[in-house]
Amino acid sequence: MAGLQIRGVRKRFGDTAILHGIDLDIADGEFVVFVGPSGCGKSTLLRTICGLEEPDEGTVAIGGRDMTQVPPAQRGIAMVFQSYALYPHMTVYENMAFALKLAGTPRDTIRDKVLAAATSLRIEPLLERKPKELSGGQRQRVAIGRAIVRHPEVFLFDEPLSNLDAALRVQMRIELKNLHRTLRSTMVYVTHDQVEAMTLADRIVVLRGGKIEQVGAPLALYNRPDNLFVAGFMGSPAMNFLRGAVAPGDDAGGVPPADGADGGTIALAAGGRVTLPPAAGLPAGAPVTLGLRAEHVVVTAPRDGAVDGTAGGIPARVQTVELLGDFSYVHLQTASSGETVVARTASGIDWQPGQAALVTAPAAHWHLFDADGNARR
Ligand SMILES: Nc1ncnc2c1ncn2[C@@H]1O[C@H](COP(=O)(O)OP(=O)(O)OP(=O)(O)O)[C@@H](O)[C@H]1O
Repeated sequence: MAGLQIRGVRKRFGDTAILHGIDLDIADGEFVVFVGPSGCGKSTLLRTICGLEEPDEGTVAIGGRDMTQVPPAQRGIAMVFQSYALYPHMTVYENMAFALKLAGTPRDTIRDKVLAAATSLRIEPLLERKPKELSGGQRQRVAIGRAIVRHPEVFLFDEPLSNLDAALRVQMRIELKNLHRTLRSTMVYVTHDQVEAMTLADRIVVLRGGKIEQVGAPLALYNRPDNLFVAGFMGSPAMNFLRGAVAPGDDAGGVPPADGADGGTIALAAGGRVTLPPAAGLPAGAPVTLGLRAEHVVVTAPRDGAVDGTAGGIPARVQTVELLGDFSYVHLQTASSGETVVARTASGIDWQPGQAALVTAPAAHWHLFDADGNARR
């Protein structure tokens, strides 16, 4: 059993504080993915877990045992890097067998373990080849196989698929998911790829500037981000944001849905109003930001082609249309505030750059953030 408990981990490089006190529990067998902007400390945190970096403060426990001072090789973990880090002069078999050999494992046991891992990764035909004779995807399989044979309780992955082309990434992503299901080991994974994070993770940890912004199941983060940063970071394209203020009174009129909901009305800088369910608890005049995912934006043509009316939606103009096959992204600019809105539509062929449009969305899909950027629900 090997869950992870990270407590108060701080790390500086020179004068620069990189990790600002990380507290995180990862359950045994859980698949946790770290995401965040470049330089936010994802790899440093991963390297601290595996012991390649020593924290200035705080502790890392694995399987309930404090490992903060234990060398990497004795932590019961295996790390798979973006660069594969295979030994070029050894065959695939020798690369996979190396750690077991060092540990004095009997030759027959090594053979059984290497063959079992090679079978599960479908690389048995490659066992006698050298790394330079392999494709990127095959090398990455060998790197993963080398980790598997050690039967680690925890796998750490640092952007393992980022050197692969798009098709191979998809294939390896599915294989990693299957591997996790089979091995049931704890896995911690760093990536820049939103789709990898969403599809692989039991829970995603969003880091920013060496601090945890939010931890949660992928869809929980996507549907209920705690703040503007997480809302803007999770999802591609990024969530649309529109500035506004709480309107005095409850004189909703203008932007639908006003679907009977009795609640706070937000006057948008872009024109129009949005009536949200109650309980946001903000006073009249309070500045807010409204968030809306591209798939929830409804774009309609104004009846008279004008963009100055406030009834029926936020007046906007189409800027660009990206036709992506079965759907399109329509990029719009609001007429009065100049804010941008991206809409995902089933077919973008109806829209042309320069065309007037009205933007609306059902009340339930608007996200409300206060002036501090915190979600108000
Ligand atoms: N050994 C080191 N010495 C000095 N600074 C370092 C060292 N390792 C990392 N850093 C700095 O620490 C910060 C965090 O780096 P880290 O690699 O953890 O970020 P990251 O979130 O993984 O970034 P990326 O997504 O770009 O890989 C960066 O500013 C980086 O330059």
